[in-house]
Amino acid sequence: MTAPPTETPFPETEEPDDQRTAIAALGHELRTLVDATVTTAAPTEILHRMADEVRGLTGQLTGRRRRRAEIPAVDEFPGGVRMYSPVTGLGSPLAPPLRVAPDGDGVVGHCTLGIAHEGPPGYVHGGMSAMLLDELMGWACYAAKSPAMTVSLGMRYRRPVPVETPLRVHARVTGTEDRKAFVTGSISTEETPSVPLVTADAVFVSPGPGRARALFPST
Ligand SMILES: CCCCCCCCCCCC(=O)SCCNC(=O)CCNC(=O)[C@H](O)C(C)(C)COP(=O)(O)OP(=O)(O)OC[C@H]1O[C@@H](n2cnc3c(N)ncnc32)[C@H](O)[C@@H]1OP(=O)(O)O
Repeated sequence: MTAPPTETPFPETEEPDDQRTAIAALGHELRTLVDATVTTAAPTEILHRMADEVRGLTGQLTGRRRRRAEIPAVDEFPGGVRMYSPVTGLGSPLAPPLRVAPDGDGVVGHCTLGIAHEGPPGYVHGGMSAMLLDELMGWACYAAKSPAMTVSLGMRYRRPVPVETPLRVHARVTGTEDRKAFVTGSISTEETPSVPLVTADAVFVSPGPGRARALFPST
């Protein structure tokens, strides 16, 4: 399918920080809407009316920001702000969003997942846990000065991860071999950080220069 033509998303006079603030404000409201959508007990009449109103709002988001693999002007890639990341993006309705910071020889992430991320009732979907860990392990590689992509990811689900509970995600690179990085990660609650609920082991590989150019032509 051919992508529609790219339109100028913001007037050129708008500062990236102002754009990010606006993108984050819309992302926040949409995440609140997603949470309300999956928890509401409103009657069907209201749901039908909401569907009509949301359709009208969606129609106001005109244009298409970018083509596939084009990096948004508000982003820093690799290793920086990704406004629309499904894990860390403040502009993404899908993201928790995970807040990432350095932590000793690794990185730590903080977030709370909601009912929208549920697998077993009251607990986080296993795929969400894998996504959090995959992303944070990618950040650990970047922090170790080796931006890389996942080539294998092993998960161990030890205890269910509760929704609506502050979580702590940790990742660090345990070793490297040429372009490969060996990474571990874990998820625990903020309340009991010493008890890992989920652990992961992964191998990441930094693409060679030719491969990186082919994969990410706009970098
Ligand atoms: C700049 C990035 C920013 C990336 C920023 C990313 C943002 C964070 C996102 C979170 C992370 C993701 O989800 S990333 C998305 C999910 N992952 C992907 O889509 C990756 C798909 N895989 C690929 O495209 C490719 O495998 C690459 C580009 C990663 C590597 O290709 P390549 O450069 O041709 O390298 P290749 O020769 O195949 O492999 C290099 C070495 O790794 C070994 N190797 C390959 N696969 C495995 C494996 N499963 N387990 C062990 N080792 C393996 C090979 O044997 C070889 O070792 P030796 O013979 O040299 O000893």
